[in-house]
Amino acid sequence: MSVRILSAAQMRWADAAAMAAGMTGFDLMDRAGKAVTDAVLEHMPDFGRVVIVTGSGNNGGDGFAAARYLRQRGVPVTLVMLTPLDQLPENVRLHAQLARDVGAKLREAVCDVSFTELNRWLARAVIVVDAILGSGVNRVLAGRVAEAVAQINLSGRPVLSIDIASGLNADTGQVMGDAIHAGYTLPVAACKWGYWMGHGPEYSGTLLPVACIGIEDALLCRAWSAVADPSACEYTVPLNSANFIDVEAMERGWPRRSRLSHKGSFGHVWVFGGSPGFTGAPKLAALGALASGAGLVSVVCPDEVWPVVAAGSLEAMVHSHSSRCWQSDEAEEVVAQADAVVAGPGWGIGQQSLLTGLLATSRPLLLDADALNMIAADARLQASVRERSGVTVLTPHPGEAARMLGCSVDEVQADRKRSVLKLARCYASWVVLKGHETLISSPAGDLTLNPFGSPQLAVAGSGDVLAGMLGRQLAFWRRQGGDIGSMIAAAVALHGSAGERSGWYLASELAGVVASMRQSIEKRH
Ligand SMILES: NC(=O)C1=CN([C@@H]2O[C@H](COP(=O)(O)OP(=O)(O)OC[C@H]3O[C@@H](n4cnc5c(N)ncnc54)[C@H](O)[C@@H]3O)[C@@H](O)[C@H]2O)[C@@H](O)CC1
Ligand SMILES: Nc1ncnc2c1ncn2[C@@H]1O[C@H](COP(=O)(O)OP(=O)(O)O)[C@@H](O)[C@H]1O
Ligand SMILES: [K+]
Repeated sequence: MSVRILSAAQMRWADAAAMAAGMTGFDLMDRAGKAVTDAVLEHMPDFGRVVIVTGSGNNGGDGFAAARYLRQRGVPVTLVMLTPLDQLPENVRLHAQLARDVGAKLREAVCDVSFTELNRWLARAVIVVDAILGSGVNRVLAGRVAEAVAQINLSGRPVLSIDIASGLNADTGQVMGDAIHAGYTLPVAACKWGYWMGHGPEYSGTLLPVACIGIEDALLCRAWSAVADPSACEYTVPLNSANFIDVEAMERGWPRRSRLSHKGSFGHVWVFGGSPGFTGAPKLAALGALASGAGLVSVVCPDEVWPVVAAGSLEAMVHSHSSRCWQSDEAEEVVAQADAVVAGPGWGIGQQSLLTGLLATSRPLLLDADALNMIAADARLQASVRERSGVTVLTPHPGEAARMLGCSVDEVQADRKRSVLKLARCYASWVVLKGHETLISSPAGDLTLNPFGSPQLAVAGSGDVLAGMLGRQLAFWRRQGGDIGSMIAAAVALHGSAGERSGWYLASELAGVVASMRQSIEKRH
C-alpha cells in the first residue's frame, strides 16, 4: 500500500472522522502506544531503562500507552511528565494511570528541582521516547518544554520521536525555536510533510514504517479533499493526493522482463540536444535511457556538433538536424518512429522551431534543461505545452523552476510543494521538481515525494541521466501501458538510490550503477 502524507489539519480531520465512525481517542492512542513499543524494542541499543518524556496533548497519550505495553514486556520505564497529571485531558490521564498501575514510574518535571530529576533519569536511559509534542505544536517552545528539549538533546541518548520530532512544524519543517534531534521518527497513521520540508531532515533521523492505528486508508485519502493543503492557493492545482515512495514502490516500477521480450518491447527513445560546448549532455541522457533499459536510443543534435556527439557512440544512433527534415511541419512524421522524446539536454536556447514541432506531436515528451529555458522565455511555447495532447513531463531544477514561474530560486525553495503544484497548473503537465527530496506532481495535483538521493548527485550531468531514464519510462509506458505516475516515480527513486551508493563520481558512472540496480530488481521479481 502507498504511504500517505497528510498535513496537520488533514490528520486532525482524519482522527476526528475515525472517532465519529466509532473509534475512541483512547483506542487510537492505545494502538499508537503498541506500535511505539515494538519500535522501541527493535531499536533500543541494549536492554535497560526507557525514559519517556510526555507533554500536554495526545502525543503524550501515545507515550503513556507505550509505557504500559513496555512494562508488560518487562522493560523498566520512567515517565517524566512536563505537564502535571491533573492538567492532562481525560483520555491521556487514563493512559497515564494505567501505566502507573503496571509499574511505570511517574515523575513530574515542572520546576527547577524536578528538572534535576529529568537529568538523572536521562543519564540512566538506554533510549529516550519523545512524546512531548506532535502535530499540535502551535507556538515557539518556551519554559519547561524548551528546557526539556535542550536537555534531551544534550544527553546524547538515542531518541525515538513519536509522530514527529517535538518542536518541528508538521507542515513546514520549521523549527519552533528548538526541536528534538531524533534518531528515529515513528509516523503515526500517516507521514507528515514536516519530515522533509524546511529543516525537517536535520531533526527527523531515520523514518520508521508508519504505525497503523486503525484509521482506514480510504478515510486518510478523503482528508486531502476534505481539508485544503496549506500550500495550495489560487495559482496552484488543488492537492489531490500525496504519497511517499518507499523501496517496494520503487521496485514495482521495474518489472521482470519477459523471456520473449525483444528490443522493441522496451521502446525507442529519441533525445534532442547538444550544442557547441555542451556535447556531453545528450550523450548522458542517451546513457540514462540505455541504463534504465530502453530498447533503442537515437540522438538528434545540431550539425556543427554532430561529429563530436556521434564519436564514440556505439549503442545510440546519432543524427544531425539536417540529415532529415526536422522542420516543424514534418516533425510528426519523423517522430513517428519514437516511443518517447527527450528534448533539451545541452541544446542551447536557439531551437524554438524544432521545439515547436516536437510540442505539436502527440508523442510522450520529456522537457529538460534548455527546452525549459526556451519555454520560460516564450509565451507561445508555454501555450503549446499546455495544449499538448500527449503526455508531457517537465524536469526543472529549482533554477529552471524559478524561470518558468517568473520568481526567485529562494521563493521556489521556500515552499517546494506550492512551487510544483503551481508548475503543474501553469503548464498542465507532469512536473519533477528536482533537488534534495525531489517532488513530483501529476497535472491533476497528485504529489509523490522521493526520499532517495544524496548530495553526491550534485554533479554535472546527473540530471541528464535522469532525463534519459524518464524518457525510457515514457517509451516503455507507450509500449506496455501501466500507471505512468508510478513509472515516473520509480525512475526518480532509482536515480536517487543509485546516487546514494558509493564508488562512482562521474554522471556516466552513475548510469552504470542505475543499470546494475535495475537489473537486480528486475531479476528479483
Ligand atoms: N487526535 C487523536 O486522537 C490522535 C492523536 N495522536 C497523537 O497526538 C498528536 C496530536 O495531538 P494533539 O493535537 O493533542 O497535539 P500535541 O500532542 O502535539 O500537543 C498539543 C498540545 O500542546 C500544546 N502546545 C502546542 N505548542 C506548544 C508549545 N510550543 N509549547 C508547549 N505546549 C504547546 C497545545 O496547546 C496543546 O495543548 C499526534 O502527533 C499523534 O502523536 C495519535 O494518538 C492518534 C490519535
Ligand atoms: N543535495 C541533493 N540531494 C539529493 N539529490 C540531489 C542533490 N543535489 C542534486 N540532486 C539531484 O541531482 C540531479 C541534478 O540535476 P540537474 O540540476 O539538472 O543537473 P545537471 O544539469 O548537471 O544534470 C537531480 O536529479 C537532483 O534531484
Ligand atoms: K514527538
